[in-house]
Amino acid sequence: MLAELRARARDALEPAHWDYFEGGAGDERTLRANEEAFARVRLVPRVLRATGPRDLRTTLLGTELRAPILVAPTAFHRLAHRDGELATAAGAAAAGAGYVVSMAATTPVEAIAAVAGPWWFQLYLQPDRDFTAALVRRVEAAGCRALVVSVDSPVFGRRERDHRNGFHDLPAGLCCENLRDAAGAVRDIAMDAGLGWAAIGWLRGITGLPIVLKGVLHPADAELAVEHGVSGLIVSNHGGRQLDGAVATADALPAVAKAVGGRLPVLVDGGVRRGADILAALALGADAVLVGRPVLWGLAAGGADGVRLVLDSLAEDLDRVLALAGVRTPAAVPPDLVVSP
Ligand SMILES: Cc1cc2nc3c(=O)[nH]c(=O)nc-3n(C[C@H](O)[C@H](O)[C@H](O)COP(=O)(O)O)c2cc1C
Ligand SMILES: CC(C)CC(=O)C(=O)O
Repeated sequence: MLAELRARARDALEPAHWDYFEGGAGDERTLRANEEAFARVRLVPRVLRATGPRDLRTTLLGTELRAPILVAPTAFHRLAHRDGELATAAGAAAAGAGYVVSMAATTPVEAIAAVAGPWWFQLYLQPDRDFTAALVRRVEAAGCRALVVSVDSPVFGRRERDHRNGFHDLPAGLCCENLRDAAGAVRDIAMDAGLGWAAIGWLRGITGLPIVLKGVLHPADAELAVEHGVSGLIVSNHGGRQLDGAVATADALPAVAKAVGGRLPVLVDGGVRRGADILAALALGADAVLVGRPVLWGLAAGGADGVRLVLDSLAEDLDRVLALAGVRTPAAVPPDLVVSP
C-alpha cells in the first residue's frame, strides 16, 4: 500500500521536489540504514495469551492519540499538495494521529489549528531570541500542546540531490508563513551552531508548554536532557538528512531508552514503514513513533485522504501485529519480543 502511494507521489511531483522530500545527506547511508535497521529486527511472539481486544490508545504529555503514531515535522507541504498543511492536519485528525507542525510549514499555524486535532510545533531556536519568543507566544495562542525543539541541526546537512537540482528556495507564492516578523516580512530559518543547553533553559523559562528534544541519539545526551528538565525525547537522525553516517534510530533507541529509564516519554522516527516496525520500536523502548516521508507520499498522492490512508493503514497494521505477537496494548509490549540479530 505504501509502495503504491509512493509511486503515485513520485508521478505527481516535480522531480526536484520529489528529490527534496525523498533525499538525505551525503551518500544517504543513514537514510538507508534507518529502514534496514527495522528490517533486521526479529520478533519472538507469545502465544495462547487470550489477550482479547486490543486497545491502541496512547496518551503522550497529555495528548490523547488513537494509536502511538504522530506525523513527524516536515517542511513545505504546499510543495507536495495545493492544500498543504491543511490537508495534513485534516488527514491526521481524521486518523486520530498526532501532528507535529514544522517550523518550515507553508501555512499559518492559526489556519492549521482550525482544522487540526491535537498538534505540537517544531522549533529551530533562532539566534534572535526575541523573534523566537514571539513565535512561541504565537503558537501558544493558536493552541499548540507541546514544543518540539530540533537539536540535530547546528548547520544544514549537505543534501546532494538538492545541489544537483539547484533546489534552494521555495517557488514564488510559497513561504514559511510562521516566520513573519512584526512587520509581516518573512525571515529565513537560521541554523544556530552556537546552541547549547542554556538555550533549553531559556526556553523553559519563557513557556509552560512541554518541551520535547528531537534528534537525540547518544544516551549521555538523553541523561543531560532529563537533568535539564525537558518533558520528552525523540530519537531521530532527521531521516538521514543531517549527519550522514549517524547511527540508525532503531539501533540507537535501546541505549537512550535505558538512560531515560521511564522518566520521560521516548519517541523515535526514521524508517518506520510497517506495523511491525512500530511494534519493534515499542519493544526497543519507545512510547510512540513519528512518520515522515510516508505522510508526504500520502499527501502528494491524495491530499487529506492520502494522509489519512497512510496513518490508518499503519494503525491497522499495528493492531494486527500486536494480535499476532500476543500483546493487547502498546504499553504492554515487552522488551523480550525482539531478539538481536
Ligand atoms: C522533506 C522533509 C522535511 C523535513 N523537515 C523537517 C523540519 O522542518 N523540521 C524537523 O525537525 N525535521 C524535519 N524533517 C525530519 C523529520 O521530522 C523526521 O525526522 C524524518 O523524516 C523521519 O524519517 P522518515 O522520513 O524515514 O519517517 C524533515 C524530513 C523530510 C523527509
Ligand atoms: C527547511 C528545512 C529547515 C527543513 C528541514 O529540516 C529538512 O529539510 O530536513
